[in-house]
Amino acid sequence: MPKTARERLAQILSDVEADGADSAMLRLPGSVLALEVDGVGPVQVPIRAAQAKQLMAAGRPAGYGRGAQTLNDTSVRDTWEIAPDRVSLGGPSWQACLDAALEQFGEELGLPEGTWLTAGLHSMLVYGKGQFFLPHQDSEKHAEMVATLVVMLPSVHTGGELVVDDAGSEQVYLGSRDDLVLVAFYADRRHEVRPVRSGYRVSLTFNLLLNRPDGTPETGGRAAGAASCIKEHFETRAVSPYGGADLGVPLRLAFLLDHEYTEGGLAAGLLKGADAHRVALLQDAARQAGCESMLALAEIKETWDVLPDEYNGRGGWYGAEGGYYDGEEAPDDDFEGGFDPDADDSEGGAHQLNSLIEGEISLGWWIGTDGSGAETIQLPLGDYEVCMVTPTESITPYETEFEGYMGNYGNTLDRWYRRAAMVMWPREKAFAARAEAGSAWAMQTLLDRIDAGELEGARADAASLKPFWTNLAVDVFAPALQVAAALEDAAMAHMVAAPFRLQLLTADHAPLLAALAKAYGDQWTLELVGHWHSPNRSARLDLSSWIVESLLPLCQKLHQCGAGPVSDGLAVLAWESVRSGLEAAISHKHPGRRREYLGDLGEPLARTLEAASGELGAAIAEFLQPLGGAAVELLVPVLRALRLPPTPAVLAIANNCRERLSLLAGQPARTADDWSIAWTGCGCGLCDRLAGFLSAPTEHTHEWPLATPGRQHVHQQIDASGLPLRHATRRKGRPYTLVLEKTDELFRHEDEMLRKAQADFAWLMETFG
Ligand SMILES: O=C(O)CCC(=O)C(=O)O
Ligand SMILES: [Fe+2]
Repeated sequence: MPKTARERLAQILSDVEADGADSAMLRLPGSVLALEVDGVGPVQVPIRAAQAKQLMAAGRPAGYGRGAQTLNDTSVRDTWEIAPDRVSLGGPSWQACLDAALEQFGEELGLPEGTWLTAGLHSMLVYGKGQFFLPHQDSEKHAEMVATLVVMLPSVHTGGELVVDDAGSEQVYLGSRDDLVLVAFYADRRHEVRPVRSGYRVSLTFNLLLNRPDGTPETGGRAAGAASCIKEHFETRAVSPYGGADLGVPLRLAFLLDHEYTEGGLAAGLLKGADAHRVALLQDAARQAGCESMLALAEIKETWDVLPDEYNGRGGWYGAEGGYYDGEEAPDDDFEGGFDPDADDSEGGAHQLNSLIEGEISLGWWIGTDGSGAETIQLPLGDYEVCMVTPTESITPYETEFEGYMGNYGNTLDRWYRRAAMVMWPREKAFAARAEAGSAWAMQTLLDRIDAGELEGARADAASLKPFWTNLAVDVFAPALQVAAALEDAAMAHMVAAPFRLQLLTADHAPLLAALAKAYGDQWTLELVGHWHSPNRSARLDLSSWIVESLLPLCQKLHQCGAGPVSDGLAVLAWESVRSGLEAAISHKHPGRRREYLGDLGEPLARTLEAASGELGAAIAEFLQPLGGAAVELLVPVLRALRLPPTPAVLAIANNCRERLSLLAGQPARTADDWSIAWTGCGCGLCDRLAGFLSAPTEHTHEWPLATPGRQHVHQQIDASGLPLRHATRRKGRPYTLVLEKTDELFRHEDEMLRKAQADFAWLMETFG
């Protein structure tokens, strides 16, 4: 099969070598560095035991960063640390030697032409026998931090190797008795310090920052070849690998990078290793192909079929799926949230991948290559839009979950990765390409065009949203409403404003809703709101928490904005939602559950009454009037949840409630010998017999020989109605006997209800008179 444009592009990019490694080492004579530590004085090399002990005494146990926290856990990191402000580095030739070393590291790590490194001391570390630091990544404390430099000071020791994961293979670096051993590695490389077996190991760590002049590196003639692949990609219709459906011409192309980045570190000038060269070349090529580009962070999930356990070879980074960050807090929670020091080894590295079942890639954040326009987005990518040199499975996942045997799939393993990407699209399709990512930028662009008087152009752009304008995130809600109001086209405005959920609507949106009502009418606006209430037309969402939190302030603000009819419409919608909850709750047979469900409706109904117009309030009061005795279980919670001065409707409800409560509170208590329970079942003969036993005031127990199906029915009826009845089966004879016994709960419960009714009645009289 001929190669696709994407595959040829990946081929061109794979030839762009970082011509560099991920880590590099060089040695300097111990004598070039004169070192002094506050409270210890000058440090003599090689460092001997007595001085190492002084240094330990001057330090404190080192922590490691996880999220925003710095943790101390000696099973992860066990070493002594001295803060950099207590360490001075000198010696006549130290700075010159360090500068020369950094220049050499820059070349060996393959940093772009014209850039240079500078080093900032991060800490001094002292390891005694048995001390170590488990595999981890260093947190990138500054956007410019691309690498770490470790300087191992001369001392006699064994163990304490610094092991760096260099593109999948381990590089092991040892300290020396007489020399300074300098090791530099990209900051996203996992590394560890193995336990010291004898003697003392002392090291200095530095953050290496990348400095660059303005202007981009030279990319050479390859850019033209890459540009023609990009053009071809955007001109060739994609075909689904499953069933061959025509997917149309791709709207974008995402090239996945090899290193990991934080939001702060993802900038064209700060890329690591081969990424820097490839992105420079791609930027050049994209320009030549008439494309716009952005840098993005991608989340990838892969589901693999893995070989059964007996095939397991332990591959990869010696099973270390968990990771830690050293030092102080890390810049970005999200970036490292997934590293789980508790990750069980058996979850991860030990499984041998067989075949990929499914892969999902989506972009969650992006930024312009010029550093502008950073925003959170939500953009799933199809395989036909993605291209890479390094396959994802050869990268270390940040989380792994072994599913075990999944029936049709054998053993499956889920792996999650974070990668960065450069995304591009044809310049003339920029609006759609960015809008599809759920970009608030796209909405702002439309508003700017409308403000500039380009209403026609803005409408054409807005129309292009239609195929993918669904299920949008909260960030886009307000801007979309603003655009909708400005379009002056009712159908298009509906399309732009439709794909949201009612739960997002708060008092802040009242002015926008009022503007929509002014532009397109109250009816149109209420239809839109109705659409938000049932985005998928089938399942209506439970509105209770929205009613409790947002309805009243929203309605009040709508009135202030002159949109009273919209407010009234929202209150009607809220009432419809409460009413359907009410109808479901009141028909519940189990009195305990019915009371609970009705009680839960108290607050939503109170807020609805407060938001309701006089007319709706009257209708609600009227609806509640004829409800049976159970109404009290709703009315009391409603009245107790009210906060505004009572309206006529509220007073009518209070009256209704008072009448019912006075009846309940005035009832005589059950006499001690009255065991009658009023109940009706499903109407079958068994239920009738049960009802007969229940209603008899003197019958306390009942023995009932009954075959299995009948017993089951009776058990179910008793449980569903929450009857105060013990019901057990005596497994003797044929058929078995159902033994029923009324319990004291009958008296206790009624007594409790009576006292509650009396307390509620007193409260009501005091509050409403
Ligand atoms: O002590 C060392 O060699 C390195 C320690 C380290 O990895 C760190 O501090 O992050
Ligand atoms: Fe480290």
